[in-house]
Amino acid sequence: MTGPFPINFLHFGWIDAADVLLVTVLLYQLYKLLRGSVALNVALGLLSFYVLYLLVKATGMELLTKILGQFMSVGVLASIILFQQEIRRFLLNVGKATALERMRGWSWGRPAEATPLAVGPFVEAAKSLSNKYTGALICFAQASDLTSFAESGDRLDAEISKRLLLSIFNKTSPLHDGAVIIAGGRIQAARCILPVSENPDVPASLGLRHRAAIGLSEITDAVVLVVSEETGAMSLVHHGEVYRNLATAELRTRLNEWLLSSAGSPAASASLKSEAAA
Ligand SMILES: Nc1ncnc2c1ncn2[C@@H]1O[C@H](COP(=O)(O)OP(=O)(O)OP(=O)(O)O)[C@@H](O)[C@H]1O
Repeated sequence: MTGPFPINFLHFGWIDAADVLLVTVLLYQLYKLLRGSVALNVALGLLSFYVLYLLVKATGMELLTKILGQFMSVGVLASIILFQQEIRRFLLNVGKATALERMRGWSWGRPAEATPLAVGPFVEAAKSLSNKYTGALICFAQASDLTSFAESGDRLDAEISKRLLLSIFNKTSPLHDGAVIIAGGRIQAARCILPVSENPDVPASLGLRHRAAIGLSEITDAVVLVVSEETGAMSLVHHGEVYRNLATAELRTRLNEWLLSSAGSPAASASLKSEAAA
């Protein structure tokens, strides 16, 4: 006997059970990753084609099988191109969860003297900007490397202060457009361009500033603080989720929670720091 559930000609063993379980988990993770993005519709479209291909093959329609077979053979390559961002996000999550990353965090990767980022200047600046209906976009680097985004703007490598943040986002400042990037406990760059989210579920009431914050948080683990120019509302964006209209106390609590839990995150701060020093 090959396994616990012999179904006539089918021998369903423990290995098969584990196989089905793993595929189920994988499909669920894939669904979670794609949920709420246009990529989910693309994935469903591809799946429909695959099911059609299997049906056509089973019925023995040779010509159609050949045509769909050709389509399926380029499917893997097409999927890599179509799902670039999702694959990147998936690999980022896997990388973060690996033992190697944890070792990096606890031994040589995380500086012994790493101090948590003080959120006070950001909360105070956001409150002040919000009262004056001045828009702002501040990205806090965590494990993901934000160097490429920092390079799209003007490098500052400046000490964090409420006054400097207010000066940057002042409407008459030449640096006010775009995003500020914080990494390694410093203001690394201003006027940075972020990738805009293509998620069709983002409410129409959210403009480009918020879409850019969502876009960055979809492909990196950065935490993004947004102050709306239109409403003065303060929001945080993390992992593609927008936490809107936060009161000052809640903004402080969430920032503390998310930034303290990753204090001294290695990648972004280290690489940005070294580049700035170069
Ligand atoms: N891709 C981007 N990367 C960085 N910053 C961006 C990007 N797109 C827009 N912005 C910023 O957002 C500003 C325009 O925002 P817009 O008014 O469209 O958005 P919004 O979300 O409606 O903002 P608000 O709620 O503040 O009115 C730009 O002036 C720029 O500073």
